[in-house]
Formats: sequence, structure tokens, C-alpha cells
Amino acid sequence: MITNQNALFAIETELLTKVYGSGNTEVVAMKDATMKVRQGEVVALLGPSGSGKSTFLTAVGLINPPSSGRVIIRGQLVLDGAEAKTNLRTFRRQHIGFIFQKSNLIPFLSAAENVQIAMELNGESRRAASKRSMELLDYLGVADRAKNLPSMLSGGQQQRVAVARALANRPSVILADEPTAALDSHRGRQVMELFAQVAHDQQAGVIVVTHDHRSLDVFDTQYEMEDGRLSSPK
Ligand SMILES: Nc1ncnc2c1ncn2[C@@H]1O[C@H](COP(=O)(O)OP(=O)(O)OP(=O)(O)O)[C@@H](O)[C@H]1O
Repeated sequence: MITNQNALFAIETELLTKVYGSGNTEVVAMKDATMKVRQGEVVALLGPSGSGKSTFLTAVGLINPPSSGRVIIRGQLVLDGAEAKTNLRTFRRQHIGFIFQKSNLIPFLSAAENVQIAMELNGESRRAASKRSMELLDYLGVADRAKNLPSMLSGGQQQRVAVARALANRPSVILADEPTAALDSHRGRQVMELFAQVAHDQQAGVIVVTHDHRSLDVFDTQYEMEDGRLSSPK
């Protein structure tokens, strides 16, 4: 159910908990993680290695469901614990852009085709997808690499293509897991600023896991994760 009040939030998580394994090998990777991200808000998620940041992000990204708790996207309950309340694959494709630490581009498709295919899978015509793909690559400063295979691009260029791909379907939620780890500080900052711009232009909610304290001024809100628990927003 979509209510006006809920629709103000791009992302809401309620008491997300994730337990991996059982018995002796049980790990509580995330405990009662509650966050609200407004449309147009850019959130930084900080915290030491192993604190549960990726677990949180992949739960919100509908890749790795929580053991309990709820994920609500634009007012729609999508995950109730591990139970899917909608077709997760379709929902993800339409509403969520995910950027990983490594670009994960398809190696046998050109940069442009990597962006294009995300739109074609979403029902866009080849012509429209091709046009937007070029616009996005241009926006990200890699239009001159459009015809190249990923293996011919630098790490930073690959990452910018991955960002273009994540933006292709105009997602209402953008999630990025250390997207600038492979970039120099200048390019890293550019990517962070781009997220802020996209969040504001498209009214998307953005969560970025980052260790890069130099770009924190770009974010509206910061959360810290420690031992699976989220701090209050700062
Ligand atoms: N598939 C899994 N099976 C068992 N334990 C896991 C699994 N994935 C993560 N964990 C554990 O859950 C905890 C949180 O891991 P997570 O990857 O979410 O942390 P993180 O903050 O993203 O770390 P990093 O910054 O190093 O990527 C860690 O103790 C980790 O070992």
C-alpha cells in the first residue's frame, strides 16, 4: 500500500537483522538496522570491515534478504523478513540501481552495450536504449570509450560505465558499495558528486558505503555501522 506519508521516503528499513549460519558458526551480521532515506537524500554508510555494511546494502538491494525486519521502497513493502512481497527480480530491475566495488561489466559487450542491455531488459526499445546509453556515457565522461570492451578500459573508466548502467532505468533507489575504491581521489569525488546530483535531479534515495572520508561533505546524512548495529543519523 502506498500512502502519501510513506512515499516521501525512497527507502525505509525497519529492524533488519541478518543471521548467517547456525549453532557454532552463527554470525549475527546485522541487528535491528533501521534507516529512512528521503527522496533526493544522499546517505553515507561508514564502518569498519566486517561491521555489516554490505549485508545491510544487499538486503536493501533485494539481493540478500534479511532474516527478519522489513524493507519498504517508496512506500511499498517489498521484503518482510526473507519473504518477498513482490517479484524481486522485476522490482530490482525497475527501481534499484546497484554499483559494486568492482564494475561487474559483461566482458563480451561494449561499454555502450553494457548500459543499453539494462534498459532493453526493462522493455525499452533498442533505439531509445542506445540513445540514452550514449547520453549517460557522455554525462560520465566516457563517451569516447562507448565501442570498447571493458577489458580495454581503465578501472576508473569501467566504474563510470557501471555507474551509467546503474542510472539507466532512472531508479528511485541507488545503492553503491565502495564505488570509488578503484578510483583516484579526484575521480572518486566526481562519482560521489554525481550521486548527489542524480539524487537531487531524479529524487532518488542514495546509500553509498564508503571508507573515503575526504568526500563526506557531499552527503546529506551519515550513518556508522558497528558490530551490525546502525548509529543514529548525523
Ligand atoms: N555469506 C556469509 N556467511 C557467513 N558469514 C558472513 C557471510 N557474509 C558476511 N558474513 C559475516 O557477516 C559480518 C558482516 O559482513 P559484511 O560483509 O556485511 O561486512 P562489511 O562491513 O561490508 O565489511 P567490508 O567493509 O570488509 O566489506 C562479518 O562478520 C562477515 O564475516
